[in-house]
Amino acid sequence: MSVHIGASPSDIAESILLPGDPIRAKFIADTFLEEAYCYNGVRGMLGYTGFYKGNRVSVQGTGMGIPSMSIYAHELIQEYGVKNMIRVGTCGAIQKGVQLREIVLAMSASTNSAVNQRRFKGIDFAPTANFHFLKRAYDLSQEKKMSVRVGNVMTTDTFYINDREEIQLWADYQMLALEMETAELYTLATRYHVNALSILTVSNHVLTGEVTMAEERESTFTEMIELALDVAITAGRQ
Ligand SMILES: O=P(O)(O)O[C@H]1O[C@H](CO)[C@@H](O)[C@H]1O
Ligand SMILES: O=c1cc[nH]c(=O)[nH]1
Repeated sequence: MSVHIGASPSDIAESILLPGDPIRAKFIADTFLEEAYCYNGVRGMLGYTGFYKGNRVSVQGTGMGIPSMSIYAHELIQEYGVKNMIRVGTCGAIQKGVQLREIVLAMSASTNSAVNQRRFKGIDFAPTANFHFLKRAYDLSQEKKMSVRVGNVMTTDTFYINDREEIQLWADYQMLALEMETAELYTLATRYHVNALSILTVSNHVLTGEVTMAEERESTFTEMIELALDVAITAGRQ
């Protein structure tokens, strides 16, 4: 067991889905995995392992924000040997053309967090997705005729941002959406030579104030999660 995950080393698969919300981890395990069992309940941050299309896969809640993602990503990689990490999250669109319920494949993640400024002693690191995962996710999304956007997202330290000019600046530089974990996931995956991708569902539009209701998000979540699971189980075959 690690400090925040109460599992034995063999409990967690090499490929893992990472929703922010632990209840989404339970939903994924209950809905998509066979023979799933819960390996973690520490702090209510649920984690499960089961089988998807005959392949062993885990799903672990990571909480909200960079510090929480950082803890879970560190422990999963360094203490449990996880190799393939796919975040399945929600995001708020900041481009007029990006619609509610669309799926965003995060090619890269900018951030207003000071974490990387400190880590890199003032140099601006560019956190990016694993190319093979991104390509596989994009190719599969096209086969499945899904509506996806591929591009840069903004990993913010705060959910509530009052400065509209700041959001407009990010939009001017073609960032697609706001979320709160991807920059850290990509940075740690790069540091420890593992693979990572964030797949995000647009849950709200920051510019127009439109929001999706929990029930209507379920069908898009299903598309996003099946895409993530299909990428996860082909991870070793790139
Ligand atoms: O839906 P999740 O995966 O939690 O992701 C988004 O939702 C949370 C904010 O509501 C933040 O964690 C943000 O990144
Ligand atoms: O971080 C997030 C996630 C969803 N929607 C937002 O506006 N921000």
